[in-house]
Formats: sequence, C-alpha cells, structure tokens
Amino acid sequence: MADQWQNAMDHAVAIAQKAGEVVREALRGDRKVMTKSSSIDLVTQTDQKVEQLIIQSVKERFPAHRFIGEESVAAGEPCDLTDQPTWIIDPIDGTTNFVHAFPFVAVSIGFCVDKKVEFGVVYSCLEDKMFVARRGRGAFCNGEPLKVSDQEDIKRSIVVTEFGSNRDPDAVDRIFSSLRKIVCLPVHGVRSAGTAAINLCLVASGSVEAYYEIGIHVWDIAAGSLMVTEAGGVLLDVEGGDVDLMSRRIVAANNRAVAGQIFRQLDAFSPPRDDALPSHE
Ligand SMILES: O=P(O)(O)OC[C@@]1(O)O[C@H](CO)[C@@H](O)[C@@H]1O
Ligand SMILES: [Mg+2]
Ligand SMILES: [Mg+2]
Repeated sequence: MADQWQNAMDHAVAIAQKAGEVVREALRGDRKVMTKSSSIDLVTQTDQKVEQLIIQSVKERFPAHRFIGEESVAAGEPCDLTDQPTWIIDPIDGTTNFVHAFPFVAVSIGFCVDKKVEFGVVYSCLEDKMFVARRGRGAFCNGEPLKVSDQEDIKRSIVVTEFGSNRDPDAVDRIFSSLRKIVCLPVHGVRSAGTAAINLCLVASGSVEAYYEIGIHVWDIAAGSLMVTEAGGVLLDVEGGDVDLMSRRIVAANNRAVAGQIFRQLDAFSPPRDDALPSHE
C-alpha cells in the first residue's frame, strides 16, 4: 500500500543530511554561544540557522503542515500539538556538545499526525549515522535494521541518563537520588551522550538497555521515541504509566522487564509541561 507520508519522510532525511553539513561546517569555525533559560542552557546561531533551514524547506513543499521547533518555541511560538501533520524539530540536540566539539550532535526531526509519531529521523552529524523509523515499518541506521537488546536483567544492563540543565536544588536532589539507586542495583554501567535523541538511538541499536530522563522536551524525544518502539522497545512514563511526549518525562527500554526495574527506582517530579502556558523552561 502506498505510504502517504513517504514523500515527507524522504524530505526529512534529505534536509537532515543538509543540516548536518551546516553543523560540521560550523564546527570548523568559531561558535557564538548564547544562553536561554540559564547559564548552562546554550544556543548558537547555528541552532537557529538550521531550524530555519528545515522549516523553510518544509513550508515550500508542505504549506499546510505545522511546526514545533525548539528555537521557535524559545522565541515565543506556541508548543501545541494538534491532530494536524506536525514537524517536531530539534535542530541541534546536544548544543552543549556542539559548543565543546564533543562528538555527539544530532539533528532530530519527528513527524506527528493525530498526535502519533508517523516517522522519525535522527542524524548523528559527527558519526555520519542516519537513524530513521516509520511507524509499523521498522527502524534503521544507515540502512541496517535496528533491534533492541534482549537482556532482561537490569543488573546486566547499561543505563543512559542525563543531569539536564535544571539546577533547582530539589530537582538536583531527586536526579541524584534516582541515579544513586540505579548505580547501586548495581548496573553494569551508566552513560550519558548529552543528547536525548542519540540516547534513544542507543537503546534502539541494542547498545544500551534503557534511557530515562526528567526535563527533556518533546523536540528532544519525538523522533527517537519511534526509533525505540520500531526496534522492539518500550516507552513508559517515569512512574510506570503510558509515556506522554509533552510531559518532559520518559523511560525508554528494550523491554518491560527492564523498564519496570528502572521506574521503581526513580524519584519522580513533574516539570512544567511543554504544552503548559505561559512560559517554557
Ligand atoms: O538543548 P539541546 O541541546 O537541544 O537538548 C538538550 C539536551 O541535549 O540536554 C539534555 C541533557 O541534559 C538532553 O536530554 C537533551 O537532548
Ligand atoms: Mg534537544
Ligand atoms: Mg536543541
């Protein structure tokens, strides 16, 4: 059966590749660093340039489609996901890594219809790895099919998480309390790539068993979340219920056995939702 979103997905892959060239070119020069919600929430002119490159290219081909872009929201655009075809864009996921030339920098493009992710594209620019997933048709990296790990014991697993950019004392205490409980299970290891999109692709690739974080945004996880489920993994909320892409909370795992051993250790809290008014953190 013809796939009505194939043209859009092909465009997403092509523009992610082009955006990756812009990112690599920018890495060869100086990067003008600015801040958003705090001194450690960084943004550069390259983030803004890449987001505009993606959005303008989509508008030319799909004028009725809508957008949720990280830097557009930061500039005051609404973060409202409707049933309309919507491109959810993180032009550079891992801006801090980009500023420091730490080699995990991704262009993340998710595409939703009726609030369901229909395809996801995550381009790891410095590794030159193009991760793609189409709902119901699998997930791939540079054309090779992805499959999650078959490990069921958390004590034989690697868990990925991030410290985020929220330095509110209560949030930091909860983040470290959760981390301590996970580390002391014990697990084989804890890792951080510094980008949710690549963390999710690591779960989909079977390189790690799970990733959890509280504080991410919908643009960080929309594309990568489909990578995980199409590779056979599961997505949960940090308190065990269904994942809600606008809640800023996620547990992504290879299976429910591992996911269950994770969320029971977490000291959960609820940041302001992405679709909450008036401001976005
Ligand atoms: O602002 P960016 O670079 O688009 O994304 C922020 C981010 O890299 O920071 C978190 C690490 O704390 C990740 O989960 C998330 O993807
Ligand atoms: Mg991001
Ligand atoms: Mg970003």
